[in-house]
Amino acid sequence: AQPGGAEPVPAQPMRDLVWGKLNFLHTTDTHGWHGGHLQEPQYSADWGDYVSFAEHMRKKADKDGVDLLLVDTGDRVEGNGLYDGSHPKGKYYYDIYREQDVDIICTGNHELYIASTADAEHQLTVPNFKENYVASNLDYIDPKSGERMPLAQRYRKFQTKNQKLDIVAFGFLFDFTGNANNTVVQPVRETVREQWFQDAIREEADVFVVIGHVGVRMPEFKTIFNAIRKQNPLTPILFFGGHVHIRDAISYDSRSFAVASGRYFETIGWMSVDGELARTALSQDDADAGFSFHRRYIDNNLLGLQHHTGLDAATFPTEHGRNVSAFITKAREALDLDYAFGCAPKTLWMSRSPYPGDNSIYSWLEKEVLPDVATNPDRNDMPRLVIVNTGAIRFDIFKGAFTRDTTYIVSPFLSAMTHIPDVPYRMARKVIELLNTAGKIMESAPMDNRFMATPEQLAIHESILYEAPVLSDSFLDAAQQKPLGGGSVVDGGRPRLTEGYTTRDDIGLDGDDTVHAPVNFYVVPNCVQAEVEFPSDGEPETVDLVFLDFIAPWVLMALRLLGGEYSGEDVQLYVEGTFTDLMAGWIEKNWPRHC
Ligand SMILES: Nc1ccn([C@@H]2O[C@H](COP(=O)(O)O)[C@@H](O)[C@H]2O)c(=O)n1
Repeated sequence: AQPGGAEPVPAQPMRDLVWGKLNFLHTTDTHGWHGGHLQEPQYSADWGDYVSFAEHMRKKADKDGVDLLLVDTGDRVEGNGLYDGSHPKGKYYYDIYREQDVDIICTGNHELYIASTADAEHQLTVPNFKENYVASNLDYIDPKSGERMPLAQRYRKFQTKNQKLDIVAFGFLFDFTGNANNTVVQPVRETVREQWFQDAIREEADVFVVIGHVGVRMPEFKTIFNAIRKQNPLTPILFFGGHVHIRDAISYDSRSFAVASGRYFETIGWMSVDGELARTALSQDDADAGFSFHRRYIDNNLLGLQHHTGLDAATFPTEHGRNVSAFITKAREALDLDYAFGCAPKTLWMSRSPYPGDNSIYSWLEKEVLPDVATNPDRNDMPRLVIVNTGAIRFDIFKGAFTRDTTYIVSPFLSAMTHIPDVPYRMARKVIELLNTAGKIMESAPMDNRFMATPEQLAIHESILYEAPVLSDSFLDAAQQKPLGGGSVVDGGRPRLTEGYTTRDDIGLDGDDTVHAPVNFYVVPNCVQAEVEFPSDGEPETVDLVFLDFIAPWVLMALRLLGGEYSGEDVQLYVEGTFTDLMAGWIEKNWPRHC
């Protein structure tokens, strides 16, 4: 864990890991949080702690004659000062990340939004994980020669260390279309028809492993599953997904299992499979070959990691892990990530508190920030509607210091505020409604309105509310739980639970390694809007329609549906600088400097 970070959480009821013959640790959507969550004790372990953890877990696997593989399913960048806070971005991150021995790794959409990020992936992460990086449906275009080539090998065939199991592994990205023009993402339904893929699924394999920056309930995984299963009726197929930022698990059939392991390095996913894995021992008669699958969502809590290894503060850190933690500390210092722009007077939530509401980060934006930062000296007396997509905000703001790090945590994107001047108000006022309707305003999938909201909102469609989100016996009843740290902290004879994930997936309620008190999740709209400089009575004839450049395609489409013939050429810059910088500037000006 990092100096200055929250102390890890003791005395939580824990569910142990169930080991099998083949075991996996999974990270996804870490978004640069490799220094851990400094303000949240239950997620404050860092990448160095994960290095130590994996070393101990590999040793245990070796001792027991089973196998352990590490996988990572992309979106490692954008969303934390450790990546975004340097020039060029990722100055330290690439060297920190490579210290973990990841066995199978693929790309997320965030590695591809900006051409220079994709270049860095090609020049740094792919060679760092040469034999392990898999890019089944992703090509890179060389900037000098213009040559188009697979970003990495299309698939990986290898044998596990201890049992010599033959693994055939793929690495996919969902059908993403927002990539910069130096990469090409092939739709998954086309990839599975490629000859190389058809040959790969005919390779001799004991287990197929499909890792992907794909939600486990997205159609892309189903397409891959169907293609492999058609050719291999008996072979276990294991899926590791991501992108939608939630903990989730689903079984596609009795020999396949899929796990998604959350977001922001809050979670280290665990999957194990037991049963007769050697293909030579399988026959059509074995209904399920005795396969059993387990999953756990391990909180990235240092004491929890120690618990799972049976070690303590003195014996847990390995030399390698310690060095990685120290390197992160140096990088954070060099980037001055703890520099405070101001002190947040209260916590502002994305989805834990209702919108609109006093504790909603979006209401704060609408009421306080947008009217102040969406200003253009040439048009300041013009009434304007200022629209921001809720996905532009990536994390809650906690009461206390708002630092350089927090800036990138809350809003890592380089989006700018643009506008279309003098839009008839009768048309402009209806845009927000169209952007927020659940359906699509265009038929094709890339224009799905919900892509303007956060990935979590994409996956969860209804608010999940608990009557008294404090203690619940149903969470305490789960099998195998044992208090961590001796369970000395009790409340009425029961452990006092910290708030956190209480995951319900297709397998049940016992996925989380730590028993938490549940937290509410409120659905929020795709976009929010501030009305600025409106006349005190009556309606304006025309307004400036101001919005983040990221949502320009949706805004233009909405206007078109309302009868307004606008195109990209009508969209002009409204304010210099990124939305992130404007927000940080507002905080510097309006919140007290020190807490
Ligand atoms: N310039 C951008 C880029 C992305 N977004 C939001 O992020 C969502 C994608 O997030 P993942 O972590 O799942 O890849 C996207 O749907 C947008 O909501 C943005 O606002 N601005």
